[in-house]
Amino acid sequence: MTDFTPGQRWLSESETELGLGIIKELDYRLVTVGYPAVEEERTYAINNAPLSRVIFSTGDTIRTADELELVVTEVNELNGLKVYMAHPLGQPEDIQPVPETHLGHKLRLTTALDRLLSNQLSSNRWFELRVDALNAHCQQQQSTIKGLRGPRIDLIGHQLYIADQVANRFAPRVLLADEVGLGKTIEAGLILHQQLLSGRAKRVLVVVPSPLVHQWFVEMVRRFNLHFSIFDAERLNALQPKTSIKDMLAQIIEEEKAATESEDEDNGEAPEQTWDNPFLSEQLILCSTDFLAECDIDQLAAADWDLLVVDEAHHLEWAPDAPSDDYQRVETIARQARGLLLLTATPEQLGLESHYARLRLLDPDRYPSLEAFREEQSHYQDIASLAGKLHDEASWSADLKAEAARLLPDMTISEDQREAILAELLDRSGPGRVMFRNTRHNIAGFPARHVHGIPLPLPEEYHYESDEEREGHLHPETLFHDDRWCTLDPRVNWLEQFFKQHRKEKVLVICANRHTATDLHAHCNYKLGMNVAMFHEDMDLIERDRAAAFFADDVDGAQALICSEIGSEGRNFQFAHHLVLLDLPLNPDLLEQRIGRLDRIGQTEDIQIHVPYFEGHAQEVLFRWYHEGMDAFEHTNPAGHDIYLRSRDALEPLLCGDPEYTAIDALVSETRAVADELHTLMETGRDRLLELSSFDSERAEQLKQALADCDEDSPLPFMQRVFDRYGVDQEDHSDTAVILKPGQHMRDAFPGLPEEGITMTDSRATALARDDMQFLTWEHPMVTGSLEMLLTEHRGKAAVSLLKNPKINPGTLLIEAIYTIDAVAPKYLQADRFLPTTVIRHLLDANGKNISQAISHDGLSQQCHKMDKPLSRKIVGSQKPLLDKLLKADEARAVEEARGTIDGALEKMRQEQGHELARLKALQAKNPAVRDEEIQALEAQTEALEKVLGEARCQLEAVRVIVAGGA
Ligand SMILES: Nc1ncnc2c1ncn2[C@@H]1O[C@H](COP(=O)(O)OP(=O)(O)OP(=O)(O)O)[C@@H](O)[C@H]1O
Repeated sequence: MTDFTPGQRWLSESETELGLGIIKELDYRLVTVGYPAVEEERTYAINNAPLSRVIFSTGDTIRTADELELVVTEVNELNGLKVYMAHPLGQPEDIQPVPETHLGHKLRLTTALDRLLSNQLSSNRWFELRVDALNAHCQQQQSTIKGLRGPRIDLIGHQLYIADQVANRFAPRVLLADEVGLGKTIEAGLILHQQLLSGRAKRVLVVVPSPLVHQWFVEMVRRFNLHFSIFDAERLNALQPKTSIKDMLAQIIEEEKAATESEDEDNGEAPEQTWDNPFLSEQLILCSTDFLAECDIDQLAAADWDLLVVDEAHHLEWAPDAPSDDYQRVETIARQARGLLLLTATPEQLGLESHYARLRLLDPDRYPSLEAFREEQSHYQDIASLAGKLHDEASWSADLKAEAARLLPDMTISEDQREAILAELLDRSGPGRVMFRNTRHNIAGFPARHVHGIPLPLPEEYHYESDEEREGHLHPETLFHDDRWCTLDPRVNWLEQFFKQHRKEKVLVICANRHTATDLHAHCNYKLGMNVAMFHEDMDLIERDRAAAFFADDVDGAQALICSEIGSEGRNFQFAHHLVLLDLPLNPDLLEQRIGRLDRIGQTEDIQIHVPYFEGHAQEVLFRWYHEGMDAFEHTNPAGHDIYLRSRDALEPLLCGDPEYTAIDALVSETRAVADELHTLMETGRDRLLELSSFDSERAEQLKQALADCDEDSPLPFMQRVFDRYGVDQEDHSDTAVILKPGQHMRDAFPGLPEEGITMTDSRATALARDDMQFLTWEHPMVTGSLEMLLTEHRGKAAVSLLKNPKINPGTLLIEAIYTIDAVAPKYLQADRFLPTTVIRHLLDANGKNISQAISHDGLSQQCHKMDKPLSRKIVGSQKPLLDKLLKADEARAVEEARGTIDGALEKMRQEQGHELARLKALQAKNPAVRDEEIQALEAQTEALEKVLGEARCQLEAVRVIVAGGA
């Protein structure tokens, strides 16, 4: 364990831009470091804090907080803190003590010139690698698709579009509501990846239903290289301070004493509460909704979250005077978290109230009351239908223009303004900014779904008294107390035959009840000797994941997985094409969830849905109601919940008694009429507006193209040179993959390289097909880590090399000087949007003339060769005054040149931020979905950018002295 002492100065290894940190607080697990240069604090777990101790040595130049530059002559220590004895340059008699707490906050690492003149030379290869790393870093910063390149995903337009729309928002608060299986988890992952990579977010909490914890964890690592820590009661307990009985008693006595004293004083002030927050120990935390019920929710909410993500958010039940406990817990965190992503495939189907409840979580100020929301909803219809017509109709009628002019009195209404008008309408509608919903209707390419109803006779044993409850009618097997029903139920016999006929195919079987699933599983496995797995709520998470993996295994795995309802949510079973619904749920959304296990992105074949049911029975009523009434099996049905509400009174009586066929026919045709009406209404209503704001095919195509182009620009050639330099062993795996292992001579750990080695591919197609390989992109942590490592160390800053070119006279001196312009700024400001690290290259002749236009860095590098160290040192030693003079004069020129770039960046920033601010303010006047905090954040950001860009510096990053030596 590292010894920290408050007041010591440390540098963040992964965020050197924070400047010199100072230890502020310590307990036995956590260390808090302040970074005064950027006014930030970080708390790290002591045993793996990414920090390096900064200690200066005799002869180093230090800079104090009041900007004095002093030369260190002696280093002492007092109570764990360094005290430097130092004097101003050229005044050795004026020695003064400088405790490390008084050091300046911006760290100036040793410059390339210092290294050159003090003969601390690297080889020519290190210099070239450093320059290439600088150029690569610069290119990454300038990328317009930052955060989208690294994830191991197929390039799917609607997902990229949503990520792109949300990426530049400050602390986004949105509802991701794509239909089941269209990739909401992937969209959330893309947004997280972008926000984390750009530094807009650092601390993320993801809350998902328990059965999905493992799947989310794996998906985040596998696709996004995001390593979440799973928090459960056990882990939390391990993190709590361990108090001995003696300490505990002492604490009780202390508290008792304090309480008595405060009663005596009764000054009305609450005693100050101090507690350790274990949720600060990790930056990325994943937990289940159940865990929220067990933990201290206020403590969790107070853990400074940049983003809260809640999956399957439709479970958060809410009514105006009776919000559920789950809802209130999420609300407590959502109020304090800066950003919020809610994921649900069924945003409105559960009714307007529940939709309102979710929007209210996103922005309580914007959605203060249900009544106001209902009122507002009615107006959206007008805007939505208008947007649809303006979008679809090539030429606009006078009536249409008049209608548009009424809603947009401040705009000129003509077809050549189509895009601007549509954009304005989308901006003004509430849902467009806070909600994204893509449906199979507006995204092509999904396989078809086919339903097969299998009518079966109702066995004698299932004839109950007519006053039996509905549950008993729909699931007659549940009235048995053991598994005898399996031998008499014709659905089971049918299933046995079905398994036999489809022996080579995977089959997912879903039923409502856990007992039905376990009986059926035991029957199939032990009595019929079939290879069948089981999945239900009484199995623990590991057992469930094991069962899902056993089902997924296509060599030795199970032919079928029999699930209770719990298997119908969130899981990925698209490798199967057959779905057997042993019974049907009464909730259309649940039916869609069940089908959604197979009808997902990645499904390669048509989906066959098999529904065995009893003739003339409640089960037939439900089957026909779903199939003939609302076509819910073969097509996604966005109006399902409303249809249910409107046909409930006719449906429910038929589920209890022995239904007459005439009554079933009447129910079916009534339901069809309601479904048609609701679909027409939805088609012309708000759905259209949402569709337009959720997907723009042109922009999506641009993003796909840009990413496909990036895939061509592989980091592998650069990385191979890095591997060589750092001693990483490489071995070809295949055309598109390499195997990497720590080499024998490697001194330090290499970023992202495990002891046992790793296989990496730079081909997206291979990465998608082979989970066991890492996808090597410029955003992979191994690449970003290598760039960071190369750029923070000294190697390659100064080199001497031999130029072999017969046309150049031996002895000719050239100096290649590489400068960078950089703004030291906290990452979240994204100062690099305006001033990305910019490289300036000068090539000087012996007179100091810049001849960089005459020969490129790459061209020159081809002719530059290794020069041995003693000769290099001799050359530098003999030319020191000249080199010093030429480089100092040149640095002044570079600083002057940089001024233009910095001024340009400032101008660009003012224009863009000013434009965005004006847009947001204008938008807020029309659309209250724009939050005040967004505007305030933008103003604060502009002010901070003004400061950091104004202080941007140009400095010599690498220098190569080149001496011609003939051919
Ligand atoms: N761009 C993509 N590339 C590769 N696979 C993808 C992509 N998008 C989605 N998938 C796969 O499709 C499946 C569905 O995606 P995801 O789980 O994100 O959907 P969802 O909308 O969250 O589903 P549900 O509504 O069931 O929760 C998953 O197996 C996911 O890995």
